[in-house]
Amino acid sequence: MNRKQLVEQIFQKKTFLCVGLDPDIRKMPECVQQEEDPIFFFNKQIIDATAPYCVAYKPNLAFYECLGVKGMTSFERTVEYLQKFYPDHFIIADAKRGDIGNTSAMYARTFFEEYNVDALTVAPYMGEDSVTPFLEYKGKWVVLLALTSNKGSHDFQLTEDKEGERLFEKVLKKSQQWGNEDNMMYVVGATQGQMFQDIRKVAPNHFLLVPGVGAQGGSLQDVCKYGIIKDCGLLVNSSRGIIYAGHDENFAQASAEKAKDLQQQMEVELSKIG
Ligand SMILES: O=c1ccn([C@@H]2O[C@H](COP(=O)(O)O)[C@@H](O)[C@H]2O)c(=O)[nH]1
Repeated sequence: MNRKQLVEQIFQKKTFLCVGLDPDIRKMPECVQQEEDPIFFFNKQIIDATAPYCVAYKPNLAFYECLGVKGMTSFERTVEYLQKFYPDHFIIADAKRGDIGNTSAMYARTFFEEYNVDALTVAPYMGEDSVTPFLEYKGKWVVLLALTSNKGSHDFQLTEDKEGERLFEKVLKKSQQWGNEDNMMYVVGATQGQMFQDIRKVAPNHFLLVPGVGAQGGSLQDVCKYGIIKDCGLLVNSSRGIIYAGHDENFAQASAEKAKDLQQQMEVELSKIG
């Protein structure tokens, strides 16, 4: 999916919500745990219930890989289900890959050829040759970690060099020599609040994938105040806050209500940019 198509979806559906598909069997209602493929069953109900309120889904690979082949089968079935029944929804594989070029090329093949998702999260730490193999796929997106939502983001990302430039700013600047606004997004945590102002100074037009609303306590309004741009430029993710909203057989309905609540707040924010 290209930028124009993504932006069209956002303004048509009045939402820039990304639902995180981070299924943990231990947190699912009992009725789901008895299913043959509980993860796929759970995801399918969540997707059917939340699809009207979001434009993207972000399965995080950790929640599938931890179950070995069975988990990866659930991941594959989830992606295929989305592609078949919700082809207008953007799919981000949150796998945070990146290695020497030769190996990154294989990761790119996995996610962009085998699974054919729209976007993949990539860690910038190993530099240019670890990122560019992902950028060779037309119509696909690299979502580069810039300023993450966790406390540990302070350990490296916020450290300054002698000129006062912070590491996340260096990542934003340097990576713009490799990719562009049509094939590269950045991860910026919703918990970073006012920092979105600084991000926008260096990346004024790039889309940002923003996790951290919901369970991590980030504010959607702050993200929008400092981060929204004329074509929105934001995909705001919530995982646990949506998918574990309910605890019984009506869990999907509870998720839909949470997603709808975020959608309505996003509609207000979108109306401000006309
Ligand atoms: O900086 C980051 C980068 C990635 N994530 C991922 O997003 C979701 C957030 O889940 P919640 O349940 O809504 O907190 C999860 O998959 C993280 O691994 C992030 O949170 N922060």
